[in-house]
Amino acid sequence: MCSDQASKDTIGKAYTREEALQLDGSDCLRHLRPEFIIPTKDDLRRKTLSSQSTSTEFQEEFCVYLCGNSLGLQPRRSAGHVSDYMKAWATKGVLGHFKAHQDSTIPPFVNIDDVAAQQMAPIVGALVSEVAVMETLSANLHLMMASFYRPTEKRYKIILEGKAFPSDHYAVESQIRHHGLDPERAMILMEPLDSDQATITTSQVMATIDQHALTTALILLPGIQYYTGQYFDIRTITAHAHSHGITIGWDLAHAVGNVELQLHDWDVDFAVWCSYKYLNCGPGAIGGLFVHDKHSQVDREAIGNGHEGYRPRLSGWWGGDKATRFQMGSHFVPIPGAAGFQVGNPCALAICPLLASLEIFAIASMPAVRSKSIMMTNYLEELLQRSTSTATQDGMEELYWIITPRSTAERGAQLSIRLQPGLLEGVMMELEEQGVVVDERKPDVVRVAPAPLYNTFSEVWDFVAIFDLACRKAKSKKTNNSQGSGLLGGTEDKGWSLIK
Ligand SMILES: Cc1ncc(COP(=O)(O)O)c(C=O)c1O
Ligand SMILES: Nc1ccccc1C(=O)C[C@H](N)C(=O)O
Repeated sequence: MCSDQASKDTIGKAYTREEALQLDGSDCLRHLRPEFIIPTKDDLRRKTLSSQSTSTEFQEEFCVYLCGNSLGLQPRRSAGHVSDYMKAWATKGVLGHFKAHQDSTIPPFVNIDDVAAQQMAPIVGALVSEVAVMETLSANLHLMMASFYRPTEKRYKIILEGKAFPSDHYAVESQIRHHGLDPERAMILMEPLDSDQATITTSQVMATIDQHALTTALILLPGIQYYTGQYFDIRTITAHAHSHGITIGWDLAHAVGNVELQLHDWDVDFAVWCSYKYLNCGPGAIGGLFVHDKHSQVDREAIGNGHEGYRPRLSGWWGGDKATRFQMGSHFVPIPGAAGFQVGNPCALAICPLLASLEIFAIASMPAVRSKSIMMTNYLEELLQRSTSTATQDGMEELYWIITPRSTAERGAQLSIRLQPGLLEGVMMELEEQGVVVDERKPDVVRVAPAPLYNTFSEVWDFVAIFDLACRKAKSKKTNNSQGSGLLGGTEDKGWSLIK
């Protein structure tokens, strides 16, 4: 089952677990699941890292991990890459910087960032010269704003969402203060227009841009919003910003490795991302940035003639021309392209898991990843919807609803599910008990993200079965607590509506 069959009809009819298993059988990325280490339920339960128990009760049963939007699972091959790095460092010392080794999976340390950028470029739809693998998302955001946020008396505002990921909010606020400006005046925060809606429409973004067109210096938006899972229309919004002469940057933390990006063709000015979510590179893994080629040219002649010759930035030696980097001069000439925005020597160790992960993406290809992702998330949506509509037909209350946009073009892998107030804690406890890993956002949202490289349709099926029951349990417990024991609110015994 590949891209051409990715219709809601095909998967929408797979209501039984057997049918979910059939979907797994025809999944054209199924050969990649063994590339990943999937924790077992026993792994999650015990208090040690290695198994000490002789019981086999849970050892072989995989957990249902639908949390790749927060931290992706570990590719098996990343340990080999890290081990090769350790060996190269141990056996070659400083020579490891410059020499390649036939039996190693990793390039010489001094080039490792370039190799990573080459492999990263197709994931974000960029020219190789437009990508640098470096630092963390938040640090890169600061570096990008140092270069692209150049407020003037007339144009000084930054437009962002009111509920941006906190790090983005802090970064913007501190940049504004850094320029001696007042965030109260300079930060334009967009909130959803309708209080029932969690998302911000493209037309609202465009209207906000229009409203502040003459005074805005920069727009910063998420490719995919971390809380709602909304996928913004990057191309349209970027073009609209440019029509007013405004620079626009994108936080792609939740978009990279999730949806097919075309940053170069969409004419994005800059973008930043982290690599620990859909890119599966481990906690706090090295981040990345994109700078459109049009912003990173270097005019060598101009540099010597009293002009800058390149876009201003916060510079360090790793962003400097490679040919002269080790001459230890004090005359900075940047590498043309995104690499010229690097500051210090990137951590080669941190790049090893990225190389390992990108090998898997190269085998899979982004179009295939996205195609399966659309199918899985549609399937998740369909099962959740069917389960709530069956429940309401049976006279039960709706206990949860999806706040992520319904159109596949407006979302990635993640669905955010809002629970009736007061259910979250009970639901999360039950999910943990059952070996299901998803992510909660208090007070009442559960984020669920099937990752196409390692998740299966049957895991999605299992999740919905367990989740639906968990919601009903939490509801009846809450009702019991408020009404005294013995009143189950009519929900306890009905179980999950899809289990036939
Ligand atoms: C949307 C978004 N922006 C920024 C961050 C922060 O990234 P980092 O801590 O890697 O700088 C995250 C995740 O932590 C995120 O989801
Ligand atoms: N870096 C982390 C460290 C600890 C716990 C969560 C994170 C996350 O990445 C959260 C993620 N950005 C999110 O969208 O929720």
